[in-house]
Amino acid sequence: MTDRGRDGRQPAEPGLAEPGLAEPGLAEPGLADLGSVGARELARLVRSTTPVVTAGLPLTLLLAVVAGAGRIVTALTVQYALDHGLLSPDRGASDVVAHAVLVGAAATVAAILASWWLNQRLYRRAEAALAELRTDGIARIHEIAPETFAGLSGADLVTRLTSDPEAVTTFVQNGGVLLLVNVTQMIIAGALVTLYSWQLALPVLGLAALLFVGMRRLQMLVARRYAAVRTSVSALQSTVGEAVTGIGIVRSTGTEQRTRLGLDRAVENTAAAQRRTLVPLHTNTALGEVAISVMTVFVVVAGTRWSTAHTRWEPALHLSAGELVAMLLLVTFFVRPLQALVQNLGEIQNAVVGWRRALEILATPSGVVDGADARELPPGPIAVELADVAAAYGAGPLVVEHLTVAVSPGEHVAVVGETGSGKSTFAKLLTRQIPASRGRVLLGGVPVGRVSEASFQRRVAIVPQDPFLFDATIAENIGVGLRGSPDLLDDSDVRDDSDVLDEIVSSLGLRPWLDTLPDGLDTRVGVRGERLSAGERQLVALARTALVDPDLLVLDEATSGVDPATDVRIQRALGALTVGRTTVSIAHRMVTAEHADRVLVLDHGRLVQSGRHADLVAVPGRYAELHAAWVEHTAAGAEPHETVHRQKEHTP
Ligand SMILES: Nc1ncnc2c1ncn2[C@@H]1O[C@H](COP(=O)(O)OP(=O)(O)OP(=O)(O)O)[C@@H](O)[C@H]1O
Repeated sequence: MTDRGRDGRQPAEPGLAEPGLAEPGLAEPGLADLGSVGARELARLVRSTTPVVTAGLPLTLLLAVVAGAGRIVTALTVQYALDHGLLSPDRGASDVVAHAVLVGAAATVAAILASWWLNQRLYRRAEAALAELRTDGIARIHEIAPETFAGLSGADLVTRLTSDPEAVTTFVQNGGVLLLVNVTQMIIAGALVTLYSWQLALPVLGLAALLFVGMRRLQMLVARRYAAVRTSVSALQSTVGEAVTGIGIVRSTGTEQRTRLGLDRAVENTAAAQRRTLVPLHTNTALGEVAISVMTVFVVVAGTRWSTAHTRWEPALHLSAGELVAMLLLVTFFVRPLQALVQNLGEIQNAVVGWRRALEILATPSGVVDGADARELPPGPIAVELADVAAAYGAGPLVVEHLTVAVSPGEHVAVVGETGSGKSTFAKLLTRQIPASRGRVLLGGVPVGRVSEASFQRRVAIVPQDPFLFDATIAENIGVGLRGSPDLLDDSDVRDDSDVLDEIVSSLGLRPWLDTLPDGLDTRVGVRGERLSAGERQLVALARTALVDPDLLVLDEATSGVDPATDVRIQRALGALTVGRTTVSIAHRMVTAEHADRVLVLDHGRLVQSGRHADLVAVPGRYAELHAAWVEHTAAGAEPHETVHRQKEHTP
């Protein structure tokens, strides 16, 4: 994702909130919750999000029927061979047996082939569906409304798109696709048993129905417990991830012991959650085994007895020897899949929960919705207007209020204020990361929420405090701005544009800095750009933004890690970048304010001063105080931003 993000969103009416209206975004932000959704609705969601699963369903079902029925044919051929061959008075009918064997063998081969084909087919479909789920899931994550995204755990999202759907693959690999064959086989065997003898079938089917009801209840319990397992696995991954990525902090603060304790706790929680699934799973298996044994014994004993000797309270079956044997085989065909179903319950449930958790990402509404009244931004540098704007985070208190500001096209304004005064919130209002609770935010005269997504992406750019860099070279990271969706692995693409890159680098005055690096533009920046300082990451982000060539640039300055030399480079690059476009700099260092056309001073979420640096610094007021503190502390060698923060501590 580029710095500017694809996260322009369309809250209810951002930028056009009715005066006095309750703050939007009060609904608890988070992913969609499908935990209480029924099986039918879940199946509908699977069909609509990953249609590949049900593509070619008639052929899939036909294969399942052939696979299921093929096995059952052997039971019928055994009966035929017994009644009309081996046990018939006409012992000479040996060709009957031969035919029966032939038909049985052919049916078995057909069943094996159909089963194999079905296996391949379902396996490929499951893999294709998971690939689709993951790709769409990533795309949706990029579209989630910023305030929703802010409340989500990155590690949890990663788990939902990696190990959670993996449970489906495990299930499929472990013969889960045979489930379909088994169910078909059960239905056909159940129907035939009923045809042979409804008296025998009735208790068997009744017991199976009871077992099914019991299983469903247990299944709900298992589902809840597997959901808890997935949540604890996700928390464990998050803890491990933090322990690895935060290794520097852990070592420098000597908190290894604390980190280990946290890990131990996460591991124990996961193990405990997994243990809790065992009781219902074992209960289920035990119940299944008992019921299945009862069914088998019942058919053997009652079938034999009722066909031979029986009291007047017992039904007379009139089953031939062949029919009785076939009946026993059919009961096996009915019972065996039931057994598999019972035993696979855990894996099935794990797969369902895994799929559901991934689906919850897709079911989360996209924050990118162009309404029918979406409008393009007018050409050229973009004017910004805020009229009596107030904003809050979720249901929290208003953090900015009564903001009325007009920034002319092409103007460079710097927003200053002590920490927590609302500077970043101001930037978020312009870039649709937070909706206005009250008042109007207009870009080029268009309410910010009505600007079409495409126009917003093309024309408005944000450089955040700590821009995200890919683990690639500086050239490749800058090249992101060139094509929006770079193939970071493909070096040649960026090389082809090397002239453009050189031009940008020179125009922003970055050449001397790049010359100090071992490989210049080809220097690798490391994971998230860790080999560069925060200021250098911003330099890369500024060059990237220059390629995007936006008409409104919103820059949230880095607050720390900017040495004086990098600061000068940032100011020079910014000076070049602001030409011909509107720029709003969230200034954490006063030097940025000095270079801007105008300074907006925020205090406790309100605009308290607005004017040129030279004018503001000359009159008593908030800006003069902030500036004086900055001068004093930079002279004393402190970080400029510290000045501003320390100033707050002295403020009552
Ligand atoms: N995501 C958030 N959720 C809840 N409150 C927030 C959030 N972000 C900021 N705030 C609150 O909003 C107020 C303004 O914060 P903001 O980040 O806009 O200030 P700032 O001037 O940019 O501060 P800094 O200089 O430290 O970056 C603060 O009280 C802050 O605690």
